[in-house]
Amino acid sequence: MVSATSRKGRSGSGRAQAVESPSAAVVDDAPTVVAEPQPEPLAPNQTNEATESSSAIGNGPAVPLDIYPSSGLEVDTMAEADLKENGFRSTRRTKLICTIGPSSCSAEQLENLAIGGMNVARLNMCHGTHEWHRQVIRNVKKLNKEKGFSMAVMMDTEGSEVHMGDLGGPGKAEDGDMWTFTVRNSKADKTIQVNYDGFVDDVMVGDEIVVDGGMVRFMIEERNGPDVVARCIDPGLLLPRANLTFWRQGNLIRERNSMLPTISSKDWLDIDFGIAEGVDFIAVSFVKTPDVLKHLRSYIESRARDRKINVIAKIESRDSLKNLEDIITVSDGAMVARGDLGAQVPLEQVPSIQKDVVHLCRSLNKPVIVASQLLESMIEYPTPTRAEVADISEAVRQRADALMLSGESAVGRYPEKALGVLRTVSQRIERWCREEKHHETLRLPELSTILNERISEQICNSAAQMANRLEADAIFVYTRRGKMASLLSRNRPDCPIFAFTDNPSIRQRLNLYWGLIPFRLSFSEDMEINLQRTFALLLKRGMMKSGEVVIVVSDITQVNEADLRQSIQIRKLPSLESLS
Ligand SMILES: Nc1ncnc2c1ncn2[C@@H]1O[C@H](COP(=O)(O)OP(=O)(O)OP(=O)(O)O)[C@@H](O)[C@H]1O
Ligand SMILES: CC(=O)C(=O)O
Ligand SMILES: [K+]
Ligand SMILES: [Mg+2]
Repeated sequence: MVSATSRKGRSGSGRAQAVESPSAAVVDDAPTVVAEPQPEPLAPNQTNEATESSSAIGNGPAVPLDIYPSSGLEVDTMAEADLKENGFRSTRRTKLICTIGPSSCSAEQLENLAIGGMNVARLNMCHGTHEWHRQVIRNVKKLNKEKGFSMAVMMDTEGSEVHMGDLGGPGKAEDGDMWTFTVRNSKADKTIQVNYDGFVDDVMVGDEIVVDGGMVRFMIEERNGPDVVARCIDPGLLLPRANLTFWRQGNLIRERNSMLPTISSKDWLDIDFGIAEGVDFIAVSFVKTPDVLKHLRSYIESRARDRKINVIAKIESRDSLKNLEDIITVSDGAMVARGDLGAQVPLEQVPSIQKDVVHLCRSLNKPVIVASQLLESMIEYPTPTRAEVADISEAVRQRADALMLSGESAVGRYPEKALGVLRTVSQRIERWCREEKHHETLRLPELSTILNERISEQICNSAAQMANRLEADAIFVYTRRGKMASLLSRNRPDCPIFAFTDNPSIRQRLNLYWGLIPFRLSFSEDMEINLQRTFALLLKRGMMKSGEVVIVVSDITQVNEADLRQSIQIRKLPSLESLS
């Protein structure tokens, strides 16, 4: 068993730094159709194949600066036209999330990540002040508004994790050194403050204290009131706020925070902050039961009436594994948080848990994120290890919705390069899977027993199947709440899915789903008008060509349950002249 000997992966110890304050925004008229800028721009004479073969892992793409739509759909620069003409069939299906930290928080760094393909910016509330997080969120929103991106923001709660205090910088524990762990407020030498009062009662002489899942280990020699004295048996770096687990004879003795609330009082303040700042996702750390997610959801509904926030269940504790299906069912998505998970279960179990969670999420129609240590070595080095590339490939082959960078983008030396690796590897493996059918096939059970929902489901399953058989160029879905878009994504079709919605908040949240390219479009009640308009806009912007075949489904004409109007259309894009 490899338990608790692994690192959780806190290789950085950077502190939050000031973010540039946004200057006054000059915003153009809202465009009718806003496509997320595709992050794989090509030079005008490049073909897609040429780009793939010339883009070495780790090299960021060469980005023409005029790819941004400056005034809606009429932007028609050579670069943009070329990008869309050559690029859309091989668009990346796997979505990318970057944790933002000192290495990535300035407006310029965020813009570079946006260009590099970041779909979601993650903020870990374990670190930084509200003021710091506010600046990051505002910078992301400003980029979206001014430059046509549609990055979503995910807030990740601290949760009641047991962690050490701040030693005032990284400390080093040497072999055989005696250290005091205490619940007192102490700054004494070789003394570590523990944030969980109950820990002194939980442990016994002979137990082990494991820092960050194995970065450093101590053996307890003495208990003394509020203090526990322990000898270092595995030396290493003690990073600020590193997490702590307690082990007895190879077993986790106190499933970390099992007695503590999943959402602490500090978390509720952070959640209020997230609601006020308009985040798109809240990821809940150390979820143990479905109830906590239900509670959070009703809280969000009462506080953020006009804007929905999706709740993501982080699977990172033994408790979450016990209630996996119930937790995922009530969530809006899940994250396989391999860092903490690997500190709570034997490491050799993490890959199979990952696969199970990814498959379960897809069968329940919830987006799933694979997180932690995907490119750990790139915190310090500009190229990945072969093993890291293989790990990413496996997650892509499992067809997870999203991959996430943690320390690599938050405190690492090469955030853009790490993102570049995620992007190139995902694209390459996706193409290989498509061309040679190397992906895992999965039987998708029926989700609903309600007739109208069953119909939507069947329409999407059939549309995806038709698209594959007919080798359609794209699937179009017109959706108000995103439901049909998610059902199409669940099928993982061979062609990209263009999801048109009139709701900007839905558009942001669709960012997390595999294979969806979200667009904002104002809808007409008449589907034919919507279609003609979309065709014209896409043709004009050079995103599609006349003669390309699309499969069209929609849920926007459905007014109520009695009025059932569902169909699948197969359309060929007309010429632009015939539309005007
Ligand atoms: N806002 C921030 N300010 C400073 N450092 C940060 C910030 N966000 C992340 N970091 C650093 O990046 C490292 C990795 O980040 P991340 O937030 O993914 O940690 P994690 O331990 O995997 O997540 P979690 O705490 O949710 O388990 C952290 O150890 C921390 O040092
Ligand atoms: C991302 C996270 O929380 C973890 O891996 O533990
Ligand atoms: K967290
Ligand atoms: Mg965690």
